[in-house]
Amino acid sequence: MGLWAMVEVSIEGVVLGKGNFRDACLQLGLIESDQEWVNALQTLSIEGSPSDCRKFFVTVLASGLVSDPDTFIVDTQDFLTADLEVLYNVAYRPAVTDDDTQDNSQNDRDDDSQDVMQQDLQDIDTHDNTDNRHAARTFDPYLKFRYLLYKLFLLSDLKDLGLTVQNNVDLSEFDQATDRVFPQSTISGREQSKIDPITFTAKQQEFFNDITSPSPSSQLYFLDAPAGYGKTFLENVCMDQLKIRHHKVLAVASSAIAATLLNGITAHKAFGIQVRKSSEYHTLTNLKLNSKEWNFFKDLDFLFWDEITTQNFEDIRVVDRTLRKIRGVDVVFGGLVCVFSGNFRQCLPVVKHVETRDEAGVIEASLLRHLNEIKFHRLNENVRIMGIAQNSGAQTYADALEQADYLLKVGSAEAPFDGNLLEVVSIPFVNVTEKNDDFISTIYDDFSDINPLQVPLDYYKDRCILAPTNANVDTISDMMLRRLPSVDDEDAQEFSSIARNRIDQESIPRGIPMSTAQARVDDFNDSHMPPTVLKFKVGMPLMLLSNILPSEGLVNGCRMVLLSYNERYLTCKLITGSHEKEVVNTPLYRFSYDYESQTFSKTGIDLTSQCFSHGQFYVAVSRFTNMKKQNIPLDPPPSDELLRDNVNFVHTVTNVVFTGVKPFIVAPVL
Ligand SMILES: Nc1ncnc2c1ncn2[C@@H]1O[C@H](COP(=O)(O)OP(=O)(O)OP(=O)(O)O)[C@@H](O)[C@H]1O
Repeated sequence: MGLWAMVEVSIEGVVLGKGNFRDACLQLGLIESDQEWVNALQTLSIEGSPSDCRKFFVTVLASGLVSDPDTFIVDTQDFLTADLEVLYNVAYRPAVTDDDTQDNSQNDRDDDSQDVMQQDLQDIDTHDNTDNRHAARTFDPYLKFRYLLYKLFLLSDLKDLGLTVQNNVDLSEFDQATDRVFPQSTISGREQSKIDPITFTAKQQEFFNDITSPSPSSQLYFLDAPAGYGKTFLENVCMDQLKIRHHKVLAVASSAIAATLLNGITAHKAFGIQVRKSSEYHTLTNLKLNSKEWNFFKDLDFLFWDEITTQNFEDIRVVDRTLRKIRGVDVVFGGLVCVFSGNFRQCLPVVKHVETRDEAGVIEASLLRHLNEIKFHRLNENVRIMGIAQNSGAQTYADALEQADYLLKVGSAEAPFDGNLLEVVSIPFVNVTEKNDDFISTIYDDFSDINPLQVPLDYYKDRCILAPTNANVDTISDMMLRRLPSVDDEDAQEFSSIARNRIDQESIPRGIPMSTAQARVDDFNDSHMPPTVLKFKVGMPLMLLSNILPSEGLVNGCRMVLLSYNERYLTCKLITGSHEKEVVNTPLYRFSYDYESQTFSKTGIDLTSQCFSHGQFYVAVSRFTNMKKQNIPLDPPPSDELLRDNVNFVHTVTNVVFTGVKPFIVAPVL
């Protein structure tokens, strides 16, 4: 149920009337009004700059936390525009004449610019924006204020939120701001000198040569690679090379976190994909004819679309239709060169035992109906494992090969099964351990003697513990928190994501006892909801569990280190994605401490709960570079006798593979 769904609110038999879910929560004192966010901005305006305030403002606005955006702007604009006068003065400072003395001219100029600003503010109050005097001005505070918001790359988000944009605002000066979303032909990150020394595997080289050649051999490609075969790496290098050659390239993915790894955006955002709510499923685009986005696709040269295996076919079809229309060419994808990629072995939105057409529709749907027209490039070397084996000598080549082979079998459900039990796979190589402090210390060092803020960012970037359920994540997080030393003797502080500590008898509807209201708040700790209570310690690593603001790197799955916090927002440094190393202020909102895919030097998996969805075990185990070095907690933990007496005992875990994907999994040929 969405926040805006209409519900009849009643608690303990007391009917509170009809309203939307947010109203209900407000009435029950579970959430606060927008005043919460006004207060947060007030706090931030004391500790941070107006620019920090603006970013935070847009973050809470874009994440749907504010009920009344227009009032919110009015209530907070002083914090957002505290530097407006300074900016204005700089823009309007009259030219200094030779006759002016230094001191006098400065005072005069300040007076003049303030006058101009006051006059303009008056104009805004008394005239609408079509007034000629306004048209003559190239710079006024209202436009400046809008400009500042646009600069945050959120024009479309603001529009979505129903904020009106003045018709006569000249958007040309905002073009630069949106370049980040729809990049021009500039190289990002890696420079030519860094591309040259790259050594590809043979298959990577083949793909690179094909896609970067003056005339690619196909218009549609599918880059097929099991986990760790260097797909993301290769795509990034190819895109950089194409940009160097002045091609216009766009990367999209079905999830925001995959998009950030390719310096791109989600397919939904790029193509304005919208789902029409009707009994008949139908997808539309909201791209406007001849809009900036529309024109961007007209002369786009290459589209890289990752995780297309999890994209519904209706979405792909709407992109096909849209591109034909925009580019005026009635051939598939409007003749644009497209590189699709994805991995059917990895997590797809299908769940155990539910293999009906509807649930598994994504498999059928995403199977690019254009299979005949697509040229497949299949990578065939697990660079994550084999690269390490060859370079560091961490394990023998034979061991690495054995592990790579095991992974492929896990992905296609061909790994050794335990007897007749489908879905249960043996987990060889690893050492089974208990879930205790020793397990944590195999991944994270003992920091008791150092200031956690001095730990290099790369340290956390390079390590993770994966867990199949939120409950497992919580216990690991508690263990991590206990290990982390306190800065300034501050113990971990606990925050409730709902207004538990602000519940008082007056805010509770008539007839409901205080204890019941508090109990209801506590009951909200449900596995389907984000945790209601979060504990923080400065220096701890965090992972965000919501797409708050993709344009600023705040996406579901992004990782960060906590620099400071208060009861309203956190200040963190991002450690993943295209915004790595940037400092962000983010509202206290849906955080957890588990970690997503990517390559790590030290990984742990907590298997004290079983994996339950397609590809979950495969994704987890494919993060290991050397399985023989892994300690894995299982449930129940093996008894001492078992460990002592059965040296050859092979442990098993659940490995769910949706059989519908099997026909599409092709084993790599060496
Ligand atoms: N040619 C190469 N030279 C050096 N390192 C490489 C090369 N190809 C891949 N790698 C490294 O191998 C690791 C795995 O690559 P990458 O993350 O691109 O794989 P992937 O196929 O996208 O995996 P997954 O699907 O699991 O995300 C990364 O650390 C990457 O930097």
